Amino acid sequence: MGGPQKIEHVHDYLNQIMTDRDMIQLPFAQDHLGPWIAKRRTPEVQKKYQEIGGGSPILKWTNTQGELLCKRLDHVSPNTAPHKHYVAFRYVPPYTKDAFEELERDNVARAVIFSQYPQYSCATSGSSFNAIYTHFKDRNLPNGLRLSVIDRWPTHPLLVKCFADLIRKELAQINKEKRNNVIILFSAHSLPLKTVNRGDSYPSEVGATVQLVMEELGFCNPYQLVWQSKVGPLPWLGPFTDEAIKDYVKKGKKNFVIVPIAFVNEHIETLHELDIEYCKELAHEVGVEEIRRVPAPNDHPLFIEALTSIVHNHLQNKVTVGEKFLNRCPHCTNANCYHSKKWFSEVCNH
Ligand SMILES: C=CC1=C(C)c2cc3[nH]c(cc4nc(cc5[nH]c(cc1n2)c(C)c5CCC(=O)O)C(CCC(=O)O)=C4C)c(C)c3C=C
Ligand SMILES: [Fe+2]
Ligand SMILES: [Fe+2]
Repeated sequence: MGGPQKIEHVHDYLNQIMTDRDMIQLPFAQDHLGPWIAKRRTPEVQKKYQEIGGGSPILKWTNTQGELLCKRLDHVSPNTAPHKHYVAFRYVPPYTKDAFEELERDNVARAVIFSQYPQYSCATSGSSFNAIYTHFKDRNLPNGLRLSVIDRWPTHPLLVKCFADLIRKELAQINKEKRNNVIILFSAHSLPLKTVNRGDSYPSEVGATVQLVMEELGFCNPYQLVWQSKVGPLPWLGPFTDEAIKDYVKKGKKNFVIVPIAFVNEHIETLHELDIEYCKELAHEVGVEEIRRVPAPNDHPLFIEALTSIVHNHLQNKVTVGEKFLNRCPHCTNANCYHSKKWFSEVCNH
């Protein structure tokens, strides 16, 4: 997805999101309505990026993660070394097409398209796969380039262990007397109900991660999966993170650990929405006793091991689609899905 590095990039960024039909389907005139919404939303969102230091750290984090992953891959998979990462963002540079052009200039022989959303949604990973499809639609795959896709990894054991470790460390900071009563709120980016009702697999994949993390923790605390970052007036999947905090406090439960379960690094949704809007402002307003936000996986060693093991296994199993990449749908098994239709009809020839 990516995020704007500077305040002046916010408008372009929002404009691209609002006109992406994989991300959002406006009821009419998307080409006009989308830019109009983006323009109206810009000042409010610019202010938020200003408050987290003037831009999104997502590129910095993604590069750090890519470098650490390649270093570990060089070690565990010397026969495919050297490894190099390319960042392919959807709405800010380096764009998907920039990444593939650089890959081509580097004469790469083997590339793995590795979605950094652990849980698959047609709005996020699906949109990026469609951008790749669009890039290759009118051109041949570069000679000798073999491509394959890792589209989701919501239940990977090392991802689960990483989140469990981060939660344990946060719980350990809380006074022993109240530790067992702390509510663990797993907070994931929400989706429009329209997308959910189409059968998007994201909600159940997020639920799968939550379930395994709690199992790893021995169900040590009460917990709930809640949803954040709703955009616009239409209905989105709830319960919402802020509403849940308010409701718990009303019932006398005033201590929380918040886990950003669908994000792999820090950006506006963790640094602003969770840290500033909920953990600081809302918590103060409604009388929360203690609220701690678990860091995103970032450069946690278990997270880097998760990435390494996923790519290493993928390469070893030889899960390649080679030159046939454009002849199969790599991502979507949902027949009712908006862009599975696009893949099936235009790409897959199923
Ligand atoms: C788990 C990942 C994400 C899902 C699912 C998702 C769905 C989704 N998002 C929007 C609209 C916006 N998202 C914005 C920011 C943003 N979204 C994600 C991840 C998911 N989005 C991230 C990581 C970020 C932050 C990027 C950064 O700062 O680096 C924004 C911009 C900010 C804002 O205006 O609040 C919009 C807009 C929709 C419509 C949607 C589902 C269809
Ligand atoms: Fe899809
Ligand atoms: Fe989003």
